[in-house]
Amino acid sequence: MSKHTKLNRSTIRRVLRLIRPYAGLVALTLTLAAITVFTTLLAPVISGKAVDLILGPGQVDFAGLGKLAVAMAATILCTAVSQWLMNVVNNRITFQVVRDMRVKAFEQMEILPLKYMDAHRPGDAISRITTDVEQFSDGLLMGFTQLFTGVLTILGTLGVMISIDWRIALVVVALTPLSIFVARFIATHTYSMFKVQSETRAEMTSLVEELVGNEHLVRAFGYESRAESRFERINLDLQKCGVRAVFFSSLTNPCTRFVNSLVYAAVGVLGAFAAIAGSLTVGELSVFLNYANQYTKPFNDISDVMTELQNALACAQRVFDLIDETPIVPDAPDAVVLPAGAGSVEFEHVKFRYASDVPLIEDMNLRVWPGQRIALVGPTGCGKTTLVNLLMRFYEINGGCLKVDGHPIDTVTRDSLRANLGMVLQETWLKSGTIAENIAYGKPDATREEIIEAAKKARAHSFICRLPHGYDTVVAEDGGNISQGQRQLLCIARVMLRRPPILILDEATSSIDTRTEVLVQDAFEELMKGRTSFIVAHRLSTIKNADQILVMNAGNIIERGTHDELLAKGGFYARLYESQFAKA
Ligand SMILES: Nc1ncnc2c1ncn2[C@@H]1O[C@H](COP(=O)(O)OP(=O)(O)OP(=O)(O)O)[C@@H](O)[C@H]1O
Repeated sequence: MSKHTKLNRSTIRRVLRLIRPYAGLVALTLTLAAITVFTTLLAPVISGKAVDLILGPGQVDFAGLGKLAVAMAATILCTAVSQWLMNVVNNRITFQVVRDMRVKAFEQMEILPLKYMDAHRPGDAISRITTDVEQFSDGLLMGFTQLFTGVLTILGTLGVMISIDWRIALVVVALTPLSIFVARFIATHTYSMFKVQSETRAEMTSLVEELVGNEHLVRAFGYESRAESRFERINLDLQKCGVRAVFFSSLTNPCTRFVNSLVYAAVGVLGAFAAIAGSLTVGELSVFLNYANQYTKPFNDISDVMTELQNALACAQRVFDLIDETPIVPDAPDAVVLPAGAGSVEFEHVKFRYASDVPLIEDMNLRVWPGQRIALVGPTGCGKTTLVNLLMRFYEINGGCLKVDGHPIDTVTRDSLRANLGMVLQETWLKSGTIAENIAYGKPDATREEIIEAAKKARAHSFICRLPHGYDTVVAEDGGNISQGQRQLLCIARVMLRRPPILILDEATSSIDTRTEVLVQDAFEELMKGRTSFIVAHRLSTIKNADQILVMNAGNIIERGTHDELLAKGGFYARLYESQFAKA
């Protein structure tokens, strides 16, 4: 058995498990499908009987026709109602299943380790939770509505046709595969063309993205004409494969119709002979013709449904893959809540690697007393952010022990650990909502007074007051209406409100104007009062005021001490200081 089939089978089993809680509704939809098919197949029988009541001029059984007309009306009504109810039930099953699936995927997102995010493109999880689930839902709905009725229609029509005249029924059964074969043949050929088309389209999208995203580079290096010829080539390819794909796919309908018409004609001719020979009434012939038509139709529908279901299963599998990802190590069963403490931190022989074969932090030892200011300096990639990641327990250490206020961090709950740590990073993040909601992000029950108090301390109050709706001004997620520096002030206010004993600050100020920078600096100073602070330092003043400077290189602390001590030592720090700060 191929890996693909095995995968499909296990995916189908999981999809069925998701549907199981709605077994009652599935039984109902099956019953409704059976009623719909039964009444649909009954209509031609009634009209056939009506034909047999019209024998010729003056030989019409009006009373009998009247009864049949009533029966026909009731049948049509019944078909309509059962079909409608079936759609309602199918929608309900599908949307409930899809909701359950989204809930599972979303819950998983919350407990995925950051390692997963590192290994996947940012849009990956989003597309699994939105697009893939959507496509799965479409396929499932189509499967429910068309697969049951299609299969039942085929079985029903076949049964009735055999009961009327098994020989003609045999002709229908023998000729129908021709239509399926033609449809398959065209579909497999067009599939590869559509694939080329979507690949070429993706190539074009990435070229456009590349050019638009780097417009200044394109112009600066005079790349325009080469970009144009690349674009023209892809555009021409896209046109060619698009035309071919659509040409071939548009053949499907006329070809299958042609074959179906052949079946219809064969039944007509054979039926006419049978009617002349007296083994078939004219009414029965009309029923037969009708059934021959109904019998072939679901075959085409079912091949569409199968394609859609295959796609739906592939999408479901992508969602299941996300759900199956190993989550973060849960809090220990006996994990305690870390009380708000003084703010001491200890690294004892800490070892950590992102990838098992790439050494990074091999044996880190560090003791930070409550209220100390620690400046982290070092060249890019030396491990400053990694240190912060470990302290926040975004990643698990591979060895040694990391303690906050004497508690190893894996013995306390993550929530309580993070409540003791406040973080203001270079990349400011705001949620779409009001200024007040953004400040209260980490303390939703904060009063308006507390929010204003925090904003004042964070030097954000005066700019907030100048906004059109003050604290109720809505900011977009990308913070379009406020400057980068103001965003940072809001993030400082957010931490100020929570008053955590330990701070992690990244004071990069590259995109902040000088006036706001002074405010940010003041706000940082206010925030750090009486708190233990780890600062990814970029300012000379911060470094000079630090109780301890940790000089890092390739994941290790290579020097530590105060500014003066390190300068006197004349080592790595002294050289770094010379190259980065002394000239400033
Ligand atoms: N998620 C990750 N997966 C694998 N390797 C990583 C990951 N994040 C960082 N690294 C690697 O770990 C090392 C330390 O990175 P880190 O981000 O801690 O450096 P940094 O000192 O903060 O750098 P910068 O000053 O540029 O922000 C680098 O070699 C980096 O390539």
